[in-house]
Amino acid sequence: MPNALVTGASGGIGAFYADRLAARGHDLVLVARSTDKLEALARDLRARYGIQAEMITADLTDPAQVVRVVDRIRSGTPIDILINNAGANVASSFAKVADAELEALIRLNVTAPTLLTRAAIAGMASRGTGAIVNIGSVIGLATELTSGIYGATKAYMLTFSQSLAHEFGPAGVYVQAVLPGATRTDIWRHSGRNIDEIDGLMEVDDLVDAALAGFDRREAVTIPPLPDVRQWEAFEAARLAMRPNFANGKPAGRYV
Ligand SMILES: NC(=O)C1=CN([C@@H]2O[C@H](COP(=O)(O)OP(=O)(O)OC[C@H]3O[C@@H](n4cnc5c(N)ncnc54)[C@H](OP(=O)(O)O)[C@@H]3O)[C@@H](O)[C@H]2O)C=CC1
Ligand SMILES: N[C@@H](C=O)C(=O)O
Repeated sequence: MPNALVTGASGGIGAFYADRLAARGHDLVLVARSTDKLEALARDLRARYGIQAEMITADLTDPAQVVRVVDRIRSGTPIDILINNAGANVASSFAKVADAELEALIRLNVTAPTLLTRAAIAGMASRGTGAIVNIGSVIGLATELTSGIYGATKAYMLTFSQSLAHEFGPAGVYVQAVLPGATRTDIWRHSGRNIDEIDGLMEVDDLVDAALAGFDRREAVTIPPLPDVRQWEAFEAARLAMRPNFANGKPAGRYV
């Protein structure tokens, strides 16, 4: 059974991914900062599902600690499924947030998943099988709904996934971008929001089960709260229809 590595496994969406993957019989590598929570989860999953669960305590905003996870991916039992889930938002507005906090957000939401993917995907491509799951957000498509760079980091998870799918799909690597809407986890408290004021909250088990339904269908992009998939398909079709028109040596008539 393939091994899976889940970042941000100590709570929220990542902990449910760990549970569901363990239920499917996958051995796991669980990554987050909270050793106590990872230990409790690993103990519980081993007992309930009879799987192997390793833990790596790592702060993914710290380049040296990301390297430890990269080293595990490159040198231990091969990782066949990588779930890039760890992520956060910031509490202050773009104008007020400290530079260091913005940089940490980019390291967690963008740089770490990029480096972990690079470490995992070469092996997957050489084995001709494997899966990368990148947790974005509907905010990546609706960046007006929040302040600052969170939406931009989540848009990256979508475009990064599309680019990887194009490059590594032919080598047998499946890449899925998952775009949750508002989901009942601690991310809201951590980013200074009152969860009781959020409309249309999805329960985290529903979110992960829907994301895994999309995974089983090998969807490139899974948007659990979107009722009519034709809206996403029309959006993608409009993007692809523009593509042939980008290769012009002269500016468009409206600029001359
Ligand atoms: N909940 C929502 O409404 C939505 C969430 N998302 C995305 O889903 C993903 C999971 O978020 P969610 O479960 O909601 O959030 P939670 O805050 O509930 O969980 C975040 C997880 O990431 C880990 N994490 C946070 N910071 C770091 C760090 N610096 N280094 C390593 N691990 C870290 C946390 O563990 P620890 O503290 O132990 O390190 C925890 O396991 C994120 O990428 C988020 O952007 C997308 C759309 C909606
Ligand atoms: N987690 C939310 C924002 O902070 C979202 O992505 O909807």
